Amino acid sequence: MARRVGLTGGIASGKSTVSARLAALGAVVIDYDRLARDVVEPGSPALDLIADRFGAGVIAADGTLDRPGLGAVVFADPSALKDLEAITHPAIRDLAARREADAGPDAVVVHDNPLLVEMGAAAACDVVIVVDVPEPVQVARMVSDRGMTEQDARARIAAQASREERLAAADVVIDNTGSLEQLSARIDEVWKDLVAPSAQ
Ligand SMILES: CC(C)(COP(=O)(O)OP(=O)(O)OC[C@H]1O[C@@H](n2cnc3c(N)ncnc32)[C@H](O)[C@@H]1O)[C@@H](O)C(=O)NCCC(=O)NCCS
Ligand SMILES: Nc1ncnc2c1ncn2[C@@H]1O[C@H](COP(=O)(O)OP(=O)(O)OP(=O)(O)O)[C@@H](O)[C@H]1O
Repeated sequence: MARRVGLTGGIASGKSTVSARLAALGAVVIDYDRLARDVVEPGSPALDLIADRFGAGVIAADGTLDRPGLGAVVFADPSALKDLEAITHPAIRDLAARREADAGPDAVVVHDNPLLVEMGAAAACDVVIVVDVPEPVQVARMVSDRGMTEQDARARIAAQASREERLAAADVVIDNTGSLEQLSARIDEVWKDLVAPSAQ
């Protein structure tokens, strides 16, 4: 059976940077933010349910989801976010299971999921990797690299598990407060252990 690796971390902690390097090293990466986009493509049942729950105003003129518009609603209102998750998460889970099955028995499959802990998926992983940075670093990267306001950045952080909750689920912690070069070297080290687990 494929080795199932959960990769998580708070928003802007560096998960995508880590998963891109793991993919280059040979992992099959399942990107949950990508799946969350795939399940709301025009014509999907999830998009219809979102329009029913949040109104036609969250559908753009070209029929796609108005992501910034819906984000502004759900990250300001925990019950709205719960409703959105109740629509999208079952479809995301199904798609992830299919992608994992497609990967084949010898693959190292990395579930790159910002909500691994929140979705209760950590226990089903062989290894859980947490990319860890303190909150001020998350905020600084969201503001400087993505042009978010500090308020929006903090709202997203507040919608996620705490740093402590994530660290409690970790088998491996990747500290990403250093340089990109240091991060890359640390990922190479983690990868060696993933492909030779008996050496851990
Ligand atoms: C609200 C939406 C439309 C906003 O879209 P937007 O393009 O602005 O953000 P994007 O999807 O690229 O997510 C960026 C980051 O926001 C954070 N985030 C996204 N969804 C959630 C959530 N439900 N709870 C907490 N944080 C979240 C994650 O850190 C993610 O990496 C979108 O995030 C969404 O549909 N979320 C619900 C689906 C979901 O839970 N996705 C997360 C992976 S399972
Ligand atoms: N060690 C680092 N030093 C400086 N910048 C970094 C470092 N690691 C990542 N970054 C930058 O921080 C930003 C967030 O990284 P990345 O997109 O990998 O995070 P993420 O956890 O995948 O975010 P999200 O939760 O939104 O998907 C990116 O612009 C990335 O280039």
